[in-house]
Amino acid sequence: EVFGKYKVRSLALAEAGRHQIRLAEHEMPGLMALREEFGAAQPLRGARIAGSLHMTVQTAVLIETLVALGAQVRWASCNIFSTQDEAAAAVVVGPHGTPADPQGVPVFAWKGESLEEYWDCTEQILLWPGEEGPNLILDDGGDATMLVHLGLQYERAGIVPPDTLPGEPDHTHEMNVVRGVLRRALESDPLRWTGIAQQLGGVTEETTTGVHRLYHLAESGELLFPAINVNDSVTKSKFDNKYGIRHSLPDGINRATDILIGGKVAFVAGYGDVGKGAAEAFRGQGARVIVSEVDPICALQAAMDGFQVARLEDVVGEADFFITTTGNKDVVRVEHMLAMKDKAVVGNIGHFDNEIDMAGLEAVPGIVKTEIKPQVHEWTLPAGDGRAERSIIVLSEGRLLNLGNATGHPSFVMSNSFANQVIGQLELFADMARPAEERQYERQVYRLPKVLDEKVARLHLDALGVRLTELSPAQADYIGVPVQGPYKPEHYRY
Ligand SMILES: NC(=O)C1=CN([C@@H]2O[C@H](COP(=O)(O)OP(=O)(O)OC[C@H]3O[C@@H](n4cnc5c(N)ncnc54)[C@H](O)[C@@H]3O)[C@@H](O)[C@H]2O)C=CC1
Ligand SMILES: Nc1ncnc2c1ncn2[C@@H]1O[C@H](CO)C(=O)[C@H]1O
Repeated sequence: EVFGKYKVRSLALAEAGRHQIRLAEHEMPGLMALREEFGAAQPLRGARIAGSLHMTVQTAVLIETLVALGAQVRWASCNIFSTQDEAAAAVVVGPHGTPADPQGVPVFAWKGESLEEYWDCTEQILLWPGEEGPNLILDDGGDATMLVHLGLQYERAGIVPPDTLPGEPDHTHEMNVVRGVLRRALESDPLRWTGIAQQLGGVTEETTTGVHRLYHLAESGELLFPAINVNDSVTKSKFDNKYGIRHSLPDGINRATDILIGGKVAFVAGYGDVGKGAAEAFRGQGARVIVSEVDPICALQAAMDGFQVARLEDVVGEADFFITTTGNKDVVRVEHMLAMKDKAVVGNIGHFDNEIDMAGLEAVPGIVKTEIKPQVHEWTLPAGDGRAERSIIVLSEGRLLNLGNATGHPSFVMSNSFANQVIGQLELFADMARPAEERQYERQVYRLPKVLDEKVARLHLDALGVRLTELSPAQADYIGVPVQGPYKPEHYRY
């Protein structure tokens, strides 16, 4: 449990993790098919992948798939609460090792990290023994990618990171921690970040918010290497973001509170891919669901799907659950929380913890925070302004609760997302081997071609008993597509 090789809760948890990983493999046909297809050729031999993505059982199967294709890997989680300690331990020990003789992958992650520990772990995946650093990043939310970009700016121009990056969530308190990491790194090697950036050939990004950050870097001309937007593969965001949330949101609420959802009123901020899954989950549990939106198209969708669409301030006194899904900041503010019912449940499933104003809540005079159990806190609001003393229940301190209070999305849906991750890594690594003049990827953000998106879907049909209908050549001609696809034009919205 030392930095440099690994740092996890305890290797004694490895056996439990290994059993869960073995069962998860059965539910992840996409990843297992890629091991079958590419294992012999070892196409990732020479790839050194720094991974910053929730260290769950599902991610363990992703890591071991990358290793099976020849990659070297070092891993950290992308959230302080989302690690499953038994999965982290099993990955360090590996399928053939023992706690006394770990043979697996260096992992720097445990559930309940402090912010300082989180950024130390993120730095560890960029620090490889000897001269070689990572040549690829696999990111979720963009923290690892941002650290490299900030480090280079800091090194080259002495630009101490601002409190918040332009277009970034307000992470003032966290940026102080990041500055400490950057400063310490430069004290050890004044050209360390240059060295790391020069070896990096690209990044694959898992989630919506991380993709927003990448487009921001690309538009400003600051992106240091090519990026593949995994989130916007149809077989990722139209499945993970929606059906994954439909499963893991109620999972998180139930494990955290055991409060009956049926018959209650649930408020969902945002009706994008995640909001759609959240609203459907609440309706499935028998709640009356109210949605808020800023986008008229998504608002119209919500209304046509039978949901009430209202502003938070107009319904804040009648809802029992408040869930944010926007990828935005300051969505549920202090004035809203002060107006909520006694024992209302408040949580976020967006990537960052700034959708709910936790700093503002903590600063309310006379407020009392009581830990009910890890990642479940009762905040008692003092009497005043004509209201008696009452309390609200906040989950995972405003961080994504499906991974903080539960174990995130189930394996089958993550198999779709992670098959795109593996294909993205293969694409970038193959391109790095081409002569510069033949490279296909520049310092821009790319989506995978539709034919690969459809391939990921195909890999998951047998497991669900799906029989595809075959197009006849005449039919294919009639609708103007190849018999074997791709079946839709780029502008098609699924
Ligand atoms: N917890 C998890 O397992 C997952 C989390 N995510 C994260 O969830 C967030 C949302 O992802 P997607 O649904 O894919 O994004 P999206 O862009 O499809 O949906 C977000 C929606 O929120 C709306 N919105 C923005 N500001 C708002 C406000 N102030 N009030 C009401 N609505 C507002 C937007 O109009 C948009 O329709 C991102 O941070 C993403 O990274 C994504 C997948 C899984
Ligand atoms: N069980 C899980 N393991 C790893 N990542 C997950 C899991 N559930 C959700 N996620 C990812 O979490 C990000 C948001 O940080 C997503 O976009 C999802 O793909």
